[in-house]
Amino acid sequence: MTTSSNERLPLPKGTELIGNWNGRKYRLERLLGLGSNGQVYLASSLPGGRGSCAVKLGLEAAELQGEANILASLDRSDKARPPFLLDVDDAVLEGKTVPFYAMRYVPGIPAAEFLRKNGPQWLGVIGYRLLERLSRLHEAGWAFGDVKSDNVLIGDYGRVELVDYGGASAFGRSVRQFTEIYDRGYWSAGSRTADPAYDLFGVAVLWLHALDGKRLKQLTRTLIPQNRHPRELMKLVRTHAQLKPLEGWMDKAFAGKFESAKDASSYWRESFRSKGGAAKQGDSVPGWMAGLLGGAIVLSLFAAAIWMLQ
Ligand SMILES: Nc1ncnc2c1ncn2[C@@H]1O[C@H](COP(=O)(O)OP(=O)(O)OP(=O)(O)O)[C@@H](O)[C@H]1O
Repeated sequence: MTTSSNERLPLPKGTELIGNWNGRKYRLERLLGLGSNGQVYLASSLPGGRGSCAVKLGLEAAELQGEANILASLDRSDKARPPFLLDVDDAVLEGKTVPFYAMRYVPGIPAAEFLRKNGPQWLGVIGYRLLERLSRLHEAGWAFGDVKSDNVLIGDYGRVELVDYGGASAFGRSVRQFTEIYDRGYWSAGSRTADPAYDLFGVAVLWLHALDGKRLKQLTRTLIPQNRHPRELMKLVRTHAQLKPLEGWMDKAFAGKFESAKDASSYWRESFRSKGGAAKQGDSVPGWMAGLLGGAIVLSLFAAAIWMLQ
């Protein structure tokens, strides 16, 4: 059995990490997330403590090394973004050698939480930005693989960033890491071979999960495996006020009919331009007028308007 790093308690704020090989020092500030492969902390680089980064610690050296190799390879092939991987090393903690890597800190909150807090009128903008982000990754020959709310972080003004590139797989290989309900294999909608359509399927489930999570969970609990099929997901889409206008887009994503993430992002924008997408549906929600007075909504409408006019 693999020992998960989560069997250890999170390390206290202020814990210092000194790389055995590169000699870089980090001060752990707070836990950012617990995953199956490790613990991720916000850290400051010492001395000075001015530069922030995220440090992932794990007990499984091979697993962590595999992730670091993928990040290094992505940094080489996806030149459009600043390097993500900053350092790879191990350090002695409580008498044990623990492997770790440092990466760029991505500020933000998971996509589903962002929509819950800020409203569905943001869907057009962040959905489009996610597709653009994936399209750059795809152009470099990689599928992200584990698309899910926790791995899609939304920052100020709806900035979208992906985290957990450990699940990224080169096109043509088997997807390394996935989450069942986002996986097209689980829904009998195709193989687990990494290709652009694999990620786009995950994106469609992400928005369904974010806006209609209760019914999606209920569906997965009640369906027998033989009946897991995209048509069941489409039934939810067609009967949900905010998703219905995206029916065409969702149908193509579930059926693997987009040629590329670029194709999917153009279609996404058209869906919002022609039908108003989730933003327009959101308008009919009672309390919309009151919400409009709130700064957050004004900001979001502003961002949506800029996006529509781009
Ligand atoms: N670079 C980063 N910046 C900010 N937060 C991050 C960063 N990397 C990871 N996180 C946070 O830590 C969580 C867990 O990290 P990660 O997904 O890499 O671990 P994992 O073991 O692969 O998780 P999982 O079991 O979900 O696959 C993420 O969901 C995210 O919230």
